[in-house]
Amino acid sequence: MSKKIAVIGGGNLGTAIVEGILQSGFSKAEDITVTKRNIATLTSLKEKGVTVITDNNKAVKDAEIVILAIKPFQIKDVLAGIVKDLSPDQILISVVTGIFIKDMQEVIKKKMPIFRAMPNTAIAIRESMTCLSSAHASEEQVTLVKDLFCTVGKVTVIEEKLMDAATVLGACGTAYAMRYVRANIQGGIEIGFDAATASLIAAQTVKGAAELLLQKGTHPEQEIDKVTTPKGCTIAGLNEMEHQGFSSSLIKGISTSYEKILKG
Ligand SMILES: NC(=O)C1=CN([C@@H]2O[C@H](COP(=O)(O)OP(=O)(O)OC[C@H]3O[C@@H](n4cnc5c(N)ncnc54)[C@H](OP(=O)(O)O)[C@@H]3O)[C@@H](O)[C@H]2O)C=CC1
Ligand SMILES: O=C(O)[C@@H]1CCC=N1
Repeated sequence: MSKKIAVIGGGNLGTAIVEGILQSGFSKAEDITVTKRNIATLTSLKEKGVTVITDNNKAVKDAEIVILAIKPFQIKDVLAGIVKDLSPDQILISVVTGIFIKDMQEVIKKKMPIFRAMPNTAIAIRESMTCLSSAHASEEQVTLVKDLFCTVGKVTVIEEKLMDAATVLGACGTAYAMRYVRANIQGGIEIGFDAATASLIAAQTVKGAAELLLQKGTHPEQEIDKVTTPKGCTIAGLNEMEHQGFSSSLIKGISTSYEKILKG
């Protein structure tokens, strides 16, 4: 049955979540409310039948599931503002980076099911990777939240202490992947393709490579072995990329993103 959902913070991720949920049919448009202070940017969701308002309290009062999608520095004030409308029979889900369940608990000061979810922007097209952790949730509530995110991509349940790492690998990862694709497009143009053709080839090739790993469960090096002809062009290019620090720069970038979350 369609669940009543309130998304507090209809920004990049909040709207992507709503778009994904609408496509999946997990909740109907009339059961979804999105809030933000300037609602002029949410006309396309409004046109789809989603309730778009500025009043967080009104949105929370009517909801079975409340999703917090504001910036980390906003969460304490926003939570303090809605705490009187939160009840233990609701489910609170935060997608906010770097804010722990205990931080939210300090503001809420009552026991209620709290989830942290770390999806990525591909949730808009139901291709998210979402990492989940929770506190004070029944088995039934965990199943419900898993079901929600399973309708918009893949889900794994992790310990909360891994949530910052999940943010980097799963959420920042979308941006890293885009840079990889962009570099392929730039290279593709240099060797002769127009931008649109290079873009199509680069994106579909990356999609196909990812699907090989997901569908066959193989290790990337197994798949690389199938592409690299001895003395061929693939290994020549791959080795040059490694000489230029390809893997090393990615690993260092991932560690830098992680350190940045830890520093706050
Ligand atoms: N973008 C991403 O890929 C991912 C983001 N995250 C996390 O999700 C959270 C949201 O990120 P993102 O969507 O990118 O950020 P955005 O800035 O795009 O969205 C935040 C939204 O919150 C709204 N907002 C601010 N104050 C209030 C308030 N008092 N009441 C209601 N709404 C408010 C803002 O709109 P207005 O100013 O009009 O009120 C804004 O649209 C962050 O904590 C981020 O770390 C996690 C994973 C991936
Ligand atoms: O860059 C950020 O802070 C957020 C967290 C994950 C994606 N965007």
